[in-house]
Amino acid sequence: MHIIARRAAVGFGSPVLSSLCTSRLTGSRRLFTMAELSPEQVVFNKPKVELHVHLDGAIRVQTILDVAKRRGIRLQADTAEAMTRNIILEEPATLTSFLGKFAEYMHVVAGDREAIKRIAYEFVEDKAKEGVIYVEVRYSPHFLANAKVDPIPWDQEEGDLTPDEVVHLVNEGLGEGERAFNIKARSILCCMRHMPSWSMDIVELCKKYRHEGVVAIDLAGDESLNCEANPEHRSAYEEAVRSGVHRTVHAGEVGPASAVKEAVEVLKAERVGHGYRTLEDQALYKKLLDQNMHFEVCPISSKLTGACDPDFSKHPVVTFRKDKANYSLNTDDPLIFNSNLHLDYNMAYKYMGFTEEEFKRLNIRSAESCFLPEKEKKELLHKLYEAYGMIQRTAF
Ligand SMILES: O=c1[nH]cnc2c1ncn2[C@H]1C[C@H](O)[C@@H](CO)O1
Repeated sequence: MHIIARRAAVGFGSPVLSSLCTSRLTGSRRLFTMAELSPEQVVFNKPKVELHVHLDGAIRVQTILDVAKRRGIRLQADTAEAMTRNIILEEPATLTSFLGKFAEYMHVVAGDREAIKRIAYEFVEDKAKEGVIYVEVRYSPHFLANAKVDPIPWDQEEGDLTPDEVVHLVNEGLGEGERAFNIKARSILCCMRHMPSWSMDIVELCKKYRHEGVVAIDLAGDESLNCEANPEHRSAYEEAVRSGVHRTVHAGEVGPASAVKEAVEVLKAERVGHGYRTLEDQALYKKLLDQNMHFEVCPISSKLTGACDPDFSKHPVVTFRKDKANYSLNTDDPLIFNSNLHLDYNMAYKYMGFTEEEFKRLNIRSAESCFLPEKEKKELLHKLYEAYGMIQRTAF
């Protein structure tokens, strides 16, 4: 049996089926940890590329519980189900309230070397189970550190784990995961909108670790509070351009189209994280279509953060698809949305009329837009063409 098919069969043969994805969409209160789908609900069981997923939004609930126990950290919830209930968003909320969810658990893993390496390793395993063959995972090294970070996040005591060492540990965990699960994983380091003083560190870490798996810089955080890039973010992105570090920016998720314009024109973003509100400025949208700009679309995320209309048939990706735009489908923060990549594809299939052909096309666009060096990108594309039964260089 093909390896991807075999993994899916193992991962989705569970008697606990259909889970929260169904409950969230139908209104039922049934709750399971980490949504799983039955084989019939897996609508694109072929190799996939994922470009927008946060490591700290993709931790296993059980890992949080295990680490808390080992470290003697008391949690309000001590079972996976109770912890899941505390962490996940079940109904559409706001980006600000969604971001508040990280405080439920980040103090458990931050500052802990073993935990950080473990979450990176397990992340790769989870992606392999979803049929992802190439993933770019992002995180803020400062949010996982407890030394050389000001302020020290999550009310931690000062320790000796620096952002620099966090990157090293994540690289190790991802590397071990790659070897164990036979997929490719690279990382993107996030500047945070509300912490401009961290941004120069980020670009320097991108440069330092560019040959150990770090492929790009990102700007994440609450665009609804602050959608114009601070001069320190701008300096970091200027340095990224100067030193050849790839760039993506969260923009137009809840912020206006002008934030997307700034991301592309000032910060020189090569891809846009979300970018839904680009559609509010048709001239900008047309320009970005002409430039073949890549939009990192996260369907379930955009519903639960309140970024988009909860009616998926009105989702901006429906327009992106009609216009043959360059975009990917991504999970964003599967822990908090209690989702997985199959579920995002399922929503696109079920509520937006996506077809197998479109899933293939968007994955090829994703591979073309990834931040791998050209040679590795070609190899990735070749794998997809083969898996999709396509002759190489087929034009879409
Ligand atoms: O969807 C998002 N929009 C903006 N910021 C986000 C989103 N998901 C996660 N983040 C933030 C919270 C994480 O701690 C941080 C780094 O991964 O990025």
